[in-house]
Amino acid sequence: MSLEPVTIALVEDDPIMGESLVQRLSLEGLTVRWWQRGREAVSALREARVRAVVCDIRLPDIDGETLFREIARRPDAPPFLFITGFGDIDQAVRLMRAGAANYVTKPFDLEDFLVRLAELVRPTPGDDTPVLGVSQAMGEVERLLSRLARVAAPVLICGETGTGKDVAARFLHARSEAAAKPFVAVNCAAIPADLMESELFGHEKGAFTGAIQRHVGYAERTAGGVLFLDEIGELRPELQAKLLRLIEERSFHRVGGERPVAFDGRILAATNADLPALVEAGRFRQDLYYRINVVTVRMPALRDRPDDIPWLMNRFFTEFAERHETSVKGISALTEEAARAHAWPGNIRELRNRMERAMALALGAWLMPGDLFPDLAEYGGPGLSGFGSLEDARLEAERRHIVRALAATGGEIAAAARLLGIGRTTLWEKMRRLSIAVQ
Ligand SMILES: Nc1ncnc2c1ncn2[C@@H]1O[C@H](COP(=O)(O)OP(=O)(O)OP(=O)(O)O)[C@@H](O)[C@H]1O
Repeated sequence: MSLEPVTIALVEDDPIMGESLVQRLSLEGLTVRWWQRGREAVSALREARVRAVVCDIRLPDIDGETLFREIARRPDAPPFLFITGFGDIDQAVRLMRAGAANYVTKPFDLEDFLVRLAELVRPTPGDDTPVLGVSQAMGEVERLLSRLARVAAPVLICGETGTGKDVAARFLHARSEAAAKPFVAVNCAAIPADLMESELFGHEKGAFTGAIQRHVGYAERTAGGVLFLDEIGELRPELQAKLLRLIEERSFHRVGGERPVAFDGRILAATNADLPALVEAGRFRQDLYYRINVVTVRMPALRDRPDDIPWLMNRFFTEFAERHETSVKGISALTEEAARAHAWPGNIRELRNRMERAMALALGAWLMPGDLFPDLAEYGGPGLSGFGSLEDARLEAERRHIVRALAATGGEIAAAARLLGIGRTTLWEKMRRLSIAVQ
């Protein structure tokens, strides 16, 4: 759960429900303004600035729909999350069409409600600001990145390939005071070694054959923004020394340049390599490692945060439905289940690619497991060759449940064991057998 300290409005006439929601939302760090009558809420909301409105559809005076239509006329109207009764679903659907953000049906699961609300209250300083995920693990990463956005220390973002390190760096930049300044991304693995120095630091006219005019490098183009060094483990030793100097002296030399040029910017670096091992092997300078690694942000692998999988699938579904002509109306529950069970070695990049291919090629109205995993026999349609045994299914379900319990308790083994109703030793043993990493 990743709720920022913001104010939300609650319009709920039932005192018990209202009080328990206020209590729980306050525990999540939100400030809640609560009204029991619709009219009072309408007049207060003309003045009050709230990030979202949680509103019961049935109220004693005006109903939630009237309230919504009053407020929604405002250009900066907050999003609405409706609480509906079972019989009000038609009305809720009508409201969604009219622009309400979401609804939950009573009785609802509080955690699910909080996830939906978190989606609405996340700060969105710009349309292109990525929001990283709805799992507890990503909520923590987002909170850490938002805090780091306010300080100037170098940050090292670690994680397997495709976990969203680049997206995380852009998120931090977008949340920082330098958001309007450049975000200059340099992939240290993609630029040929002999060009890297002049790409990074620029060169003077005549510095080498072919240098017909001065070239301004990435460091100089950063101009008060962020210099993002992706795959930093790939940087050649002599450039590691020059980067260290840039960080320590806040200046650098263009290739062939006599005078130092001041560096104005913040360094963010990312790696999927084991940098301490590279340091140990003498391939990465220890002093540079300490300089760039003032704070480390670890991007969890997608398989360790299964709650993000359906959420990301929906995002990609919307993105590709807009881009490609498709007859697909939605994602089937079976597909979601298969996606949760997949190990995602390529993480979010793999999920995105699979969704794009599936959306382009699917023939039916619903995205089926075989559309998402045409290459994997076990999801390949009606064939039985890859049909897993009941024991495999049980182990997989057990694995997912344990991973979820660990995510819910922030990796606390004892608390997760309590949640699961087993002893700590049993949990350890199961984690070892099911290859679940300690978080
Ligand atoms: N939270 C997210 N929401 C939507 N798309 C995302 C998210 N995180 C990552 N992606 C997408 O997944 C792909 C991989 O992300 P990204 O390039 O940030 O990963 P990375 O960890 O930097 O990968 P690499 O180690 O290969 O450099 C990109 O297409 C990116 O847009």
